[in-house]
Amino acid sequence: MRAAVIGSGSFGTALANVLAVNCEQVGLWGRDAALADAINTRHENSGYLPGIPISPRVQATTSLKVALEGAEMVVLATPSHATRDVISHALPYLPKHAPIITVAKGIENETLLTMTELLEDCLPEEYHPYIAVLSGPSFAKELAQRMPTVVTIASHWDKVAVRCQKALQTETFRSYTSNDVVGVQYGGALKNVIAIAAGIADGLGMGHNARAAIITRGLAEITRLAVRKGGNPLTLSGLSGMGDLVLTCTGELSRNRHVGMELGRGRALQEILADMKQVAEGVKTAKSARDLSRKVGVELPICDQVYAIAYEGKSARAAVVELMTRQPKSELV
Ligand SMILES: NC(=O)c1ccc[n+]([C@@H]2O[C@H](COP(=O)([O-])OP(=O)(O)OC[C@H]3O[C@@H](n4cnc5c(N)ncnc54)[C@H](O)[C@@H]3O)[C@@H](O)[C@H]2O)c1
Ligand SMILES: O=P(O)(O)OC[C@H](O)CO
Repeated sequence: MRAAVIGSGSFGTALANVLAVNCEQVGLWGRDAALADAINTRHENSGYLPGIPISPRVQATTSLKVALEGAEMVVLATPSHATRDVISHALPYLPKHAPIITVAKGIENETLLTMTELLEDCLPEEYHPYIAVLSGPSFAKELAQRMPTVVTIASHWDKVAVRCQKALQTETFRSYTSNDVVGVQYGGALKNVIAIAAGIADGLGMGHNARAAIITRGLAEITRLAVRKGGNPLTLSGLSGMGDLVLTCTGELSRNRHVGMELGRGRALQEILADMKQVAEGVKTAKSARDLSRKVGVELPICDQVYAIAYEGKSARAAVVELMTRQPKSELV
């Protein structure tokens, strides 16, 4: 079997390494020719996963045509804000009848579309039955190091989810299938915003009680939005919901939590982002969450405060006071 991964950042490379267990060849597309060359000759992605061996079956290239040639499975692993542009360039070479799996965890700012909705928007209808999403607690570094990782693969079409599950099954990588494409994607995208909030609390030195409260109430608001958009509430207590939320709000490897910690320490967003090479999807998704909240009339109080701190210069301490002194309510409302 031959697979293609579009996006040679940390997660694309890590997933290419997983696919290389069951595939004879994995084409890995990226924009950086020097990086592609290094992956092919030294079998290491020194820019994103330094020191971690990458299978020689992974063949990096800057040509979408070469990466996608003969692929029986396509993974899209560029950040969500780049997905529309990348898929439009990939379309002429995109194989028919091959699953197309998005792993980006974000909601597009301008359209408020999830990644599978965006793919349906960009691709001709004949591709739609092959669209799937992979999400769940999966730091790229641990995945690449072949540490045990378990995720959810969702598709409207069961057969497609099962095909992806089989291709990715290894001794250290396991997945569960789902048809709740909506719940899986809102869980994956919104947990990044809540992780920024958890980081802010940590940056302010607010302790374990505050972090647990953010995770729990964060899950409540993610679930509220996902259910309003047609998701199954049980999905949000699964791997792509609570599982990924806990990982990202507590894990030292999280880029979103890192952004939050620096915001909590009083640094400005642009200054924090300028120091980062990798994407923190929650920054852009905070804006989508705020707009979605207004559009569909669902309260997302923690996401709203993250937006205000990151984009409007609100003081993190003032945001905490505002959250704590909201109108008293019942927990289950
Ligand atoms: N890293 C993880 O642990 C992890 C885990 C699960 C899911 N994800 C998700 O996977 C997606 C990719 O994340 P990542 O961690 O690999 O990011 P990254 O920052 O490590 O790499 C991003 C890659 O996309 C490329 N890129 C950026 N903008 C581009 C553009 N406009 N056009 C083409 N290529 C572009 C970069 O050159 C880089 O190769 C994100 O949505 C992220 O949330 C990441
Ligand atoms: O490093 P983060 O915060 O982008 O999180 C990475 C993954 O989404 C964790 O599952």
